[in-house]
Amino acid sequence: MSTQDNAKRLAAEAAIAYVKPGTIVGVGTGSTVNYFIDALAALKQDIEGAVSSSEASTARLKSHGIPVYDLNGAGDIDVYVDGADEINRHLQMIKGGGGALTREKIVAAVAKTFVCIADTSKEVDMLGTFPLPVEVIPMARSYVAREIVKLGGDPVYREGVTTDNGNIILDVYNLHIDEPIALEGKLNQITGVVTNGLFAARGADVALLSDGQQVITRTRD
Ligand SMILES: O=C(CO)[C@H](O)[C@H](O)COP(=O)(O)O
Repeated sequence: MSTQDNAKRLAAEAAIAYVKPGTIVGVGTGSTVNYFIDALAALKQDIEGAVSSSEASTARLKSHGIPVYDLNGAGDIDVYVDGADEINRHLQMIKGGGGALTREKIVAAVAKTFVCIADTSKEVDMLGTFPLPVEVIPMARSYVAREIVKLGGDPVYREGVTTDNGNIILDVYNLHIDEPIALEGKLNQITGVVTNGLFAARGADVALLSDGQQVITRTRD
């Protein structure tokens, strides 16, 4: 296993400590979360089940025999565990590299506590080196792209990708994200945008970051 994969695994396994017995766990998407799902399998008798942020995570949860519930019937979610493409010291993130940003944002909104799991390469001083994913209704693609250019970004259509919600993704390069909450709101105001991958208004509550040797716990400033 590479050092980065080992770091992802260590961060993911540390998140198990945040899972309370008898609860429905919110589960994100991505390679780091896959390690979390695998670790969660050992606890499957102790939890009620999971709500999932993607078809991929649902399939992995079910392959371990973990019951997956519809969010609408699940009630309160105590903890949501998910990865990030970038995370800053305020625990604001860019997410959506795997295209699951909208369902991730919905489950994160419901959850009482958001635990971000990542290897330390995801830590940044300023968000925006990783291109910001924006999920868009297909017929609005060109309009939304033009509006994003007005905000100073360079949108690139993610060819061949359809989200779990039937939409497309624009990856936006060269944004200057010095005010993440403001930009998150502005992007969401563009008609045709479903959501964007800035998790700033609702960031993480805890970050578990690993370099492959140890796990550092960060809470919001
Ligand atoms: O937002 C996500 C998927 O939409 C992921 O959390 C993000 O892309 C990080 O993925 P990985 O754990 O594979 O590095």
